[in-house]
Amino acid sequence: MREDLRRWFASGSYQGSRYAAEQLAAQKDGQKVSVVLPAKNEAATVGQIVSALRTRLVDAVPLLDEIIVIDSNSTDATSAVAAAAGAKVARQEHILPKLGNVPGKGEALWKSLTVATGDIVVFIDADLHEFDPQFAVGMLGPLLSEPRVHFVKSCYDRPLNNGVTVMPAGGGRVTELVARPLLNLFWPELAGIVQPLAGEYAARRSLLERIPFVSGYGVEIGMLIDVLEAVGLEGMAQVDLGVRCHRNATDADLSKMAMQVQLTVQSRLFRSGLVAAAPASAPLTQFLREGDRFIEETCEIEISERPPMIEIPDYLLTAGKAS
Ligand SMILES: O=c1ccn([C@@H]2O[C@H](COP(=O)(O)OP(=O)(O)O)[C@@H](O)[C@H]2O)c(=O)[nH]1
Ligand SMILES: O=C(O)[C@@H](COP(=O)(O)O)O[C@H]1O[C@H](CO)[C@@H](O)[C@H](O)[C@H]1O
Repeated sequence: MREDLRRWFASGSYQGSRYAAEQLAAQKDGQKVSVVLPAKNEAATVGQIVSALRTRLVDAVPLLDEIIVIDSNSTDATSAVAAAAGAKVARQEHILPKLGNVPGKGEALWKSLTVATGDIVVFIDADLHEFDPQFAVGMLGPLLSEPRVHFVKSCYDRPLNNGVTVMPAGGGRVTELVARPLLNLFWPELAGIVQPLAGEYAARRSLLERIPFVSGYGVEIGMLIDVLEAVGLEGMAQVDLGVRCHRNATDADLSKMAMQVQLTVQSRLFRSGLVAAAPASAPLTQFLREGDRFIEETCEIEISERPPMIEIPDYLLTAGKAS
């Protein structure tokens, strides 16, 4: 790593376990904190996550002001389970309906900015297992202690459950095989980010409302590149949260995710004038073994993004930001 990155890696990396909820609650200084969980068919796990956050960080210690679940076109009982656990629930298609309902995680996160009222927003995936509410405390630590920090990315060990056994490492497959090489090649300033695609991160609203949100799984890598451009490495931090277990998708599904990540990278390289524009969509052909032959399966991988929320009139009105 370059010497300047080593310096950032030393000064911009924090230990999540060093922060105490009680101490941070006393440091809020009038700032409101929202936790947002994007959830597509997460009835099996969203309730435990919401309950743990509410019990520990709302009821016991007033660190969080609201816990929001964005139901992202679920077909299971995600909304009911989340509401029963005490979350405020909003269905993605009901938010800014005039702007349509683009499928994808990034759309859920972007739309959450009109539901969340916090000055600081913490994003946590809803498929986590063995969730510890200290995750939220750790991410809030640098934001409530260091005014220069506007964006905090989590990092952790990533076990991999292959359906037979849980290995202590091996998770973060798209991170290791796609995101990390591309970031090192084209955005070496981000080479010190341990988990660039981590689904847990927190940021000041003043930053989140001024950057675009890629609508699908490209949201994390797009946001990392856009945040670097907006606040520089000195405005970014990462926090070690220990171990993170989540539902591990199949390689076939991660291949689709990887293509969204690569199309997002191409869109940012195009913005820098380095490559041709990324297509709005591209075919991905995959193969399934069926007896003595392979069956071809082709799907269209689409990439779209939403503009900075600050450009949306309805947001300006509801957030009291209309000039
Ligand atoms: O269209 C979508 C796809 C995913 N998600 C949520 O985004 C998080 C991360 O998605 P997923 O677990 O599929 O990605 P992975 O962590 O396996 O890479 C989870 O809480 C999903 O429920 C969502 O809200 N809308
Ligand atoms: O980091 C990764 O490689 C992928 C897949 O993780 P696993 O190989 O299933 O542990 O998971 C992340 O990437 C997605 C795309 O950015 C995020 O949306 C997920 O929150 C994150 O878990």
